[in-house]
Amino acid sequence: MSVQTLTRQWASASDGMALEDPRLFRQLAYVNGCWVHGEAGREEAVFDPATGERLGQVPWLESTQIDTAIAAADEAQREWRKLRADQRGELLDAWYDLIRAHKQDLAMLMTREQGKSLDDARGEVEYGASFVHWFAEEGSRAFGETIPSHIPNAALGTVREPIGVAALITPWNFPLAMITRKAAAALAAGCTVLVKPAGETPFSALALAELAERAGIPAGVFSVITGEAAEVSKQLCDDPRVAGLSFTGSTRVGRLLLSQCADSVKRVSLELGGNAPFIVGPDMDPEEAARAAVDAKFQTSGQDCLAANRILVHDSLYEDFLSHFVRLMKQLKVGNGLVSGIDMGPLIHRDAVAKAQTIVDDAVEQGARLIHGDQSMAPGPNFFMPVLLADVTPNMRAWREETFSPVAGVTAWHDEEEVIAMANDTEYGLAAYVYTHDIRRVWQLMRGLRFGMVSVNSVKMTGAPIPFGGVKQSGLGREGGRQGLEEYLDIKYYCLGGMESASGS
Ligand SMILES: NC(=O)c1ccc[n+]([C@@H]2O[C@H](COP(=O)([O-])OP(=O)(O)OC[C@H]3O[C@@H](n4cnc5c(N)ncnc54)[C@H](O)[C@@H]3O)[C@@H](O)[C@H]2O)c1
Ligand SMILES: N[C@@H](CC=O)C(=O)O
Repeated sequence: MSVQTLTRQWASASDGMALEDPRLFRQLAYVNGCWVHGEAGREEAVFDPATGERLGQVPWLESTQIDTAIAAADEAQREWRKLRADQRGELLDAWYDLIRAHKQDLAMLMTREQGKSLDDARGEVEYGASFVHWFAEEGSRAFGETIPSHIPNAALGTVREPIGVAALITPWNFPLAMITRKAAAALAAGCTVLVKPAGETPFSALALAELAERAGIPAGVFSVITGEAAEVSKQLCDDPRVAGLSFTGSTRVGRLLLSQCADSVKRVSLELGGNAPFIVGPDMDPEEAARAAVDAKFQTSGQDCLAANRILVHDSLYEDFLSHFVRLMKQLKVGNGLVSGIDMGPLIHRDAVAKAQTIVDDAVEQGARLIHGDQSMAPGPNFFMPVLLADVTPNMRAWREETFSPVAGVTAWHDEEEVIAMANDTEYGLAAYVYTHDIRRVWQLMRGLRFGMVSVNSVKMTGAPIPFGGVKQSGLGREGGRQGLEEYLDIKYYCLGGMESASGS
């Protein structure tokens, strides 16, 4: 099916997105249980990156409206924190059931606003839902501890308490899962949340709000604020009623928000950019390694914080690896994510395409070999065909920056000390991949790599039970796993004096 046919097929999208349940397509913000317009009439249009079609718009809330949202979250938190963890868990599980029941519609909204293939979007809905289910149960494990007392006749211990209102600011590349990974943990812990989705992809967030309302999550507990990004974020960071900020996005914006949270000394959790090395050892079958590297590079068209950004291949199999890689990448189907069989959708917008091209040009000018990548084949202005660059070096942007595009850069290495130094030669430290079956080398690389996550012989590494997060300038804190709950809990120490039966022991 051509892009033109698809554009016609979806011409009525703004009349309701052609969803089974049209009420999931919301074009208003959701504050304190109400769907609201912006008081000053400011709006932001949302476009389908595959076709350029305008899908709809969302309001920009004004400062007074954001203030109302914060006040409502603060008020709602007083009751929400009093619920037992299993009561909050029941509401989260009702939300989980609804998210899964509406998987197809949520995937359709996501493909239309983000561009990823429908299969990938369905996968993200399942992935996003899994956090809700996982934290629905994990909330019951917010354990405190008893402390053997050093004070005579005192009983000492800790209890865990929700931090309060949490602001959640999320990116466009995973418009649903990046919200649920934060919100489910926060809500399970007893916090209320204010979600600020990316302007490019607000509809997934608003559909989640509609389902949260249907699940019975009380007004003020889960709100979605749409608005001008810098304004909304600054107000959330400045306001002392907001106890915590959890941000996923670029390192550039993460640094800014961290500084904005300083005055009110918030709990800050940052999931920032990555520049993942993908290391292939000399014992690997080059075809098996190339297959894994293609998977790790091109998912979500390379717009993934976990995307393999620097592929480091042992020199003994370098050329073989490149020929398998190029053969496999040529098989990737690029097009509108609504068409079945598509592997790679568009990039999010024209600027991302321009950035990808400048990264390729910079590498070629500095001596990289352009082995494959013909942009004249791109099916539309927001598409970027996969590119393979060989002999990438540390001075090139393809090495230093998170390309966030389907540009694969490959470099040869010879010994392990060298490849560890090469892999660590970045300000980022989110995830790294290691492909080798030599157990000694696995251990040496796993321990030597300065990354928050190391995946050995597996492209898939994420999921609800794992502590997702980075070191260095890839972030602070962890999401998912029992550690994900900690981000939304304070430790309260208690000392009960005059308890004679407790003794000092
Ligand atoms: N570590 C992770 O878990 C993870 C996951 C997904 C994406 N990411 C990272 O996110 C980045 C891509 O996402 P993006 O382009 O949406 O990031 P971004 O930093 O541009 O935007 C993220 C969020 O911040 C808001 N924002 C943008 N500019 C702002 C400003 N000046 N002030 C306040 N808020 C602002 C955006 O509206 C959006 O909601 C990549 O670097 C990627 O690696 C990281
Ligand atoms: N793929 C990541 C999101 C990063 O962009 C994840 O699994 O959470």
